[in-house]
Amino acid sequence: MRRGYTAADVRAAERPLLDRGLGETLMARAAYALAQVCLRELREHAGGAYGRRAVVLAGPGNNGGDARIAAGHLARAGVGVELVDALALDAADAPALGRRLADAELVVDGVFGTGARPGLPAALASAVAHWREARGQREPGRNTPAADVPAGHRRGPEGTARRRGPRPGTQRVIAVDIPSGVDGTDGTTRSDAADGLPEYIAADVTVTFAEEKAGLLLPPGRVAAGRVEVADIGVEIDTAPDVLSLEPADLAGVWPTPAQTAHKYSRGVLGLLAGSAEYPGAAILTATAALSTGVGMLRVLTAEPARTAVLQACPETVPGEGRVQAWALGPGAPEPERMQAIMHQIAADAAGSTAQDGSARPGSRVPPAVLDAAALDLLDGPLAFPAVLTPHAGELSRLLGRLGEPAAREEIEAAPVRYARRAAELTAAVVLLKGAVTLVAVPSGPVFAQSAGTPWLATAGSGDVLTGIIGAALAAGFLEGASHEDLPRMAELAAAAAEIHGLSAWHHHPDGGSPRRGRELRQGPQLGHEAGHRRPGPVRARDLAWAVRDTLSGLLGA
Ligand SMILES: NC(=O)C1=CN([C@@H]2O[C@H](COP(=O)(O)OP(=O)(O)OC[C@H]3O[C@@H](n4cnc5c(N)ncnc54)[C@H](O)[C@@H]3O)[C@@H](O)[C@H]2O)[C@@H](O)CC1
Repeated sequence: MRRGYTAADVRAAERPLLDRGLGETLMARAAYALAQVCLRELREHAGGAYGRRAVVLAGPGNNGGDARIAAGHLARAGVGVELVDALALDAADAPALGRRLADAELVVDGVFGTGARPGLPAALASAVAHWREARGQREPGRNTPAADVPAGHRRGPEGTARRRGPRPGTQRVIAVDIPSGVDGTDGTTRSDAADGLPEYIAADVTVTFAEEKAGLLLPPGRVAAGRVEVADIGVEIDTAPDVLSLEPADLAGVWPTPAQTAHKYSRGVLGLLAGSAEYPGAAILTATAALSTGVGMLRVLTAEPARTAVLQACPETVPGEGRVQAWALGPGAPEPERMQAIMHQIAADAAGSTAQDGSARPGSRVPPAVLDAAALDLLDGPLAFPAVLTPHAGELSRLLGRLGEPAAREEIEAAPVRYARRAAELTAAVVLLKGAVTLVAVPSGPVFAQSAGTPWLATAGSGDVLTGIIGAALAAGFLEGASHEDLPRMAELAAAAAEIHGLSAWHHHPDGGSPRRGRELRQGPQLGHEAGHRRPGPVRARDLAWAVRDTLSGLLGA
């Protein structure tokens, strides 16, 4: 499990040590750890440290202090170090610095740390644009989508052909504590200039101190940070983390598995209302995913003709009503009246479990629900029963509008964690906001941030699969029903489902190859700007729904 702390909590933990006059000691420890990682990266990627070139970008605060001291360690190890005062940079210096950055085997980003506002000053951003462009020409496809480079900064290939630089793929960018331009607490960034210049410096490795900062787990900071290494500098944080990320190795400990004596009813029955005459496929995908996840029984309440389509694709399903331990409602535009009726019934049952004085009566619980797509459009206030909502940014925008706090899709994409949390408060539900990094928020408590996915997952039907996985997990995880007190556990299961969904895209083998198992699967994919060449190919939602079974088997050690 990765745990991310707010910048304020990290500062509060450092405060007693600073009051004891240990500030310089902490910085010396941070700088030493940083230098060790830099030297190791040079050895591994540039064949050694002696005689290699490093550009150290240092800012005005303590983050710059770490970088300056580390620069001394590097120089003593024989690295040719250029120390750049990053905020003294003039716009006219940007092209030349961009070239020197591209020519270095190592770039250390010590401009801003946790004390900074997000975004980069314009002159520095311009130098980063020149650097990205030169590096992109040398290593096509790496780091720099061409669109990231503003037109005024494009140059012909002749210039780079004359320059000496590191061999393609050998340059390493190491961020100090957090990539500059990224907010340490919420992972957001901000463009200081309106001309499309880079907003942050993307790293291969981030060396962070004491504990991970929440912004390293949240988008876009999570992608900007590359691999994160935590250096122990003797600071203990005893507050609760603000952000959690389940890793593949955590999933076996989180996922509900059947008891030795279980039978199909005691394994969890999921009630599914999904699909319509227009969208029968959504019901098939959700059903397939729930079955691949290992649900004890799947009851399908969908009307004809989608019902027959599901039964033909998934002969294990049981048509019609009956007792269930969880509900999955909404994919593929099923009848709104039927969804409303089910939700009213769950709400009435949940209200029945509350005593006259408003206190909850122990022991009377209701089946939790996952509400997706069309079911989300029926919500306009706090839910009276425990539920997981699974919007993407557009659906969340519509939902927030109905809840009286409108936010445009773009606003949500720029600050996703803020809006996911707010929606969870307003709906009294778990809100799983889909994206490259999927966020799972509860009305109060830490947010989960999961990123096992790949851009190939952004395909029609992929969300239906996720709903099926979550529904099956809720059914197996809440055999005795759930109440609002269970929202944190429901969030944990939803986060685990998102991770399994993402891993299934990386590990599916539609052509019949053997699925990955054990350690290889539990290690999970690497995320970062260098991961591009390791992405899996196109993902088809149907294959994904099937692949969940192999992913889970591998993770659970079957
Ligand atoms: N406090 C401690 O005990 C330790 C802190 N350490 C380092 O200190 C960092 C935090 O240091 P600071 O609090 O000095 O903050 P930073 O070094 O992150 O940045 C603050 C400085 O940058 C300027 N600034 C902020 N945003 C800007 C922007 N967008 N454009 C232009 N200027 C901007 C501020 O005016 C200030 O001078 C950590 O990230 C870590 O690297 C480490 O040395 C370990 C010990």
